[in-house]
Amino acid sequence: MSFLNNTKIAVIGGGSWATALIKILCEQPYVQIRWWLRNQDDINHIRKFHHNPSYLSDVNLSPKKIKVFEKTTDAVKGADYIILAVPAAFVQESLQDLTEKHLKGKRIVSAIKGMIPDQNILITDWISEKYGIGLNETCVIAGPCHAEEVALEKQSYLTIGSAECPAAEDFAKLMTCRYVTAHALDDLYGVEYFAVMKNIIALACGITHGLGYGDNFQAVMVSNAMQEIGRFVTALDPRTRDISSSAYLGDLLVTAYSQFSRNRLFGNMIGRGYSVKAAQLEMKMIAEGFYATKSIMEMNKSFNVNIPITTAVYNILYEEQAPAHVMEELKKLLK
Ligand SMILES: NC(=O)c1ccc[n+]([C@@H]2O[C@H](COP(=O)([O-])OP(=O)(O)OC[C@H]3O[C@@H](n4cnc5c(N)ncnc54)[C@H](OP(=O)(O)O)[C@@H]3O)[C@@H](O)[C@H]2O)c1
Ligand SMILES: O=P(O)(O)OC[C@H](O)CO
Repeated sequence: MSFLNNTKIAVIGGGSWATALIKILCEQPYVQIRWWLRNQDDINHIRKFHHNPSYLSDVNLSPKKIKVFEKTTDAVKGADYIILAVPAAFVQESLQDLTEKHLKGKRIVSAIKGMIPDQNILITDWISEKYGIGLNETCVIAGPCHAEEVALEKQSYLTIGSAECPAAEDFAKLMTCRYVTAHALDDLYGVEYFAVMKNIIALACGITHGLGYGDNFQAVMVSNAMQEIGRFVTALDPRTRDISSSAYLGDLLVTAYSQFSRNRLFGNMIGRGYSVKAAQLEMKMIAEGFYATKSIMEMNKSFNVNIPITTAVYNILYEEQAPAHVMEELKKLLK
């Protein structure tokens, strides 16, 4: 029996990413998945029909391996790992019933590519502060990977980022299957901040595409974005990292270019003239970059890093400046 057998994994979240991660985990022969989602109709439907009716509804969800729970406190009972897969803005609300006691001794894995709004902190830092869990007990799931392609079993790659979490290697094995290759990488903050900031760049790509800019411009903006994110992350956490690897550059590319990217789609609507409110109403899914833009701008008041693309997106989304004018100005700063 390998360690993978009978591993118990709680998954918190009912959206596309939670559903895709559960599909990957179900590829392991003997795992037990304890799934919490908030919507009672979805819970009833999954119990009866073994599909999530609201997200990735074509994915078969193995009833032998999955138990669905109404309460987070029940879902985490006996779990070895707890995967957090709700959008960052709803983490506090989703975990409100859990105390330090519930999480004690469990490895916490954040699959969230966002920050706690208003507090402007990473999910792993928030977990660590609120629940007294050491950073060496947490890791993050990152890398270029859209839930929709996992659903279609298209070859994908994941990175399990950690500070020094001994379980990251083991967890990478759990996330590896026929169509997913996962590897561990020792860089918790770098991976987590890149995942947050690439969403802002995808918004910028969507906005410029919506305005009529072409591939030539986007290629230059994405190249400048790599430098921008690199500068910011280095200011926060200086160390040597190969930002051309897939956990960093790959994640930026997939979000900036994919038809499945919610951030790009949201930006595209803004570029085409939707208001922020109208774009939010039109999209059922969540564009994390919207919240991240504000958090990074607020954080940057202390760090003062040159982040012109993030600033441009902020001016459009939060200062109601005209996208065409803001991008005309940004154009002059790129090379
Ligand atoms: N989708 C991907 O390909 C992907 C890949 C990598 C990482 N991620 C990350 O995974 C995280 C989760 O995103 P997702 O893609 O699964 O989200 P999603 O598909 O957009 O689904 C949104 C989720 O948020 C929930 N929600 C909406 N309003 C809420 C509220 N007020 N309180 C609590 N929950 C609420 C929804 O629940 P209801 O359905 O009940 O409204 C649903 O479960 C994000 O940080 C994202 O960046 C996503
Ligand atoms: O669809 P997006 O824009 O939220 O991006 C999802 C993932 O982060 C891609 O790696």
